[in-house]
Amino acid sequence: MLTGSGAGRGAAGLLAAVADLVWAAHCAGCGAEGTPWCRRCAGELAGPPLRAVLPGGWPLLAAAGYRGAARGLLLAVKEGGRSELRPAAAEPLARVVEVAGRDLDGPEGGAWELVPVPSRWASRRRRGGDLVADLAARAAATARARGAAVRVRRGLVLRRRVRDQAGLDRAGRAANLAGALRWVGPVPPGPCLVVDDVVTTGATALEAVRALRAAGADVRAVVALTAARR
Ligand SMILES: O=P(O)(O)OC[C@H]1O[C@H](OP(=O)(O)OP(=O)(O)O)[C@H](O)[C@@H]1O
Repeated sequence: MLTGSGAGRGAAGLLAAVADLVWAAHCAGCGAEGTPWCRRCAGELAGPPLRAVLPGGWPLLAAAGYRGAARGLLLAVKEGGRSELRPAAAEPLARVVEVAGRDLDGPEGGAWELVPVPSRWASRRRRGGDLVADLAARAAATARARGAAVRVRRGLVLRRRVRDQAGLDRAGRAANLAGALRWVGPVPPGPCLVVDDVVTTGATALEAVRALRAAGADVRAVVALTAARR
């Protein structure tokens, strides 16, 4: 028998499911009806990558700034549980990887190593897996299908608990990630591209660069779906 609160949860769950269905029929970027991701919004992520230089001189390439359609897409995938949009997020990431591979000194017969930053344990639990690793795998498959020599290497692990970067200032973000990652397993033999979904201060990506280099890897750049100003 349903209790009063159980019935309430059931109704709320039903409403949430209906809301999901309704939103799935709207573009994650602009809210246009009839498609989960419209052509115009996809076009916003199809231009030349944004380029920046992170502290330490590490090149950063991102498909788009963290605003508008790109922000809507990433939030829908990360916080809205819209896993059907992951291919839409992986496509621009694949193009960034392809451009980085062409711009930087190539792997000379080998392959570019895409190294995703690991998600926090709580985020992995909430999303049913590691989102950045999934986007990297999808992007690598797309880039390979178009002829790029690229593979994913997962070996970065968290060695202690870290907080969500959201809500922390620049110094807090750096302190939160400082020394938090290490590499386990064989060192990637080829040149590495660190992959993140969004680079804000760069604290997460730079900690990944540090941990990879400490293991002896040849890191060349950071690639991301979006880059936020901070
Ligand atoms: O460049 P930074 O200033 O380091 O910020 C970017 C990082 O912050 C976000 O992670 P967050 O800790 O919010 O975790 P989540 O993705 O698990 O929500 C994001 O996924 C990046 O990894």
